[in-house]
Amino acid sequence: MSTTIRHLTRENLTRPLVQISLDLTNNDEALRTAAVAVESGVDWIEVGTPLVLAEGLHAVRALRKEFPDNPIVVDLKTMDGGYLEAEMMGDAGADAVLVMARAHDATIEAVVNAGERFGMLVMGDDLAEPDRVAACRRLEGLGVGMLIHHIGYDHRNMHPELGLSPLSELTDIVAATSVPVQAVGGLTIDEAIRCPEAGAPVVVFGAPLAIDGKTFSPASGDLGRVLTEAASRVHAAEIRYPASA
Ligand SMILES: O=C([C@H](O)CO)[C@H](O)[C@H](O)COP(=O)(O)O
Repeated sequence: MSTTIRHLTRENLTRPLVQISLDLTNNDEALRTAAVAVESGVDWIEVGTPLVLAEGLHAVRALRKEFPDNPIVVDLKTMDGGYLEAEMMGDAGADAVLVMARAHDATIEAVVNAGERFGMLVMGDDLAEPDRVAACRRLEGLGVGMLIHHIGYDHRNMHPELGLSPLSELTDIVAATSVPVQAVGGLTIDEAIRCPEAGAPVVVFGAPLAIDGKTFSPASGDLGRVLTEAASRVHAAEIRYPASA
């Protein structure tokens, strides 16, 4: 069984970690990508939303079986019926689940309860919130154990003129809260590596897996080399927290 991440805090998260987001649509590709990633030093495996939709609990169970020592995060983007969704993922072997800040307080509390019951970290996602700092404070107040500052795929792609990046408001959110924070949404590997020094120690490599303007997949053959270099750069990075707000 993987090391529990249920009680992660800024204090006990003493070195940066790498999470790979498997935003894929079938288990074969997910397992192949995860194998390369884990071999390259990636710490956490995320079952991305497309993978949850395509393969559901089978993806969680398959990854759990193949990678017993790596924490598995399931990006459910829960908006309602929170307890049952989280319970199903916990039963399948998930170590962390995601609930949206846009959900009702009752849903966030239900997921937090399920997290306690099934030993999972609950991550709260601020996607599409107009006031990200307030949303993250509220999520923390409702008991989530980690915050995700997330610029959505559609928002970024429909409005490239806005130059949206999760790095821009990151330090404000870190300063306003006390649980660990993660920055997600369109970051290249080069950008993601800068997260620990902005106070976000669990770095997400999303899709595309891009570095120096080039994207990689298991089929490209270079994925392992790129991830090994990127993971070692993250592991060597310094975590710096801004002064509290
Ligand atoms: O959560 C995600 C997004 O909403 C699509 O489901 C992605 O996993 C996350 O954004 C990471 O991928 P990138 O945005 O490509 O960095």
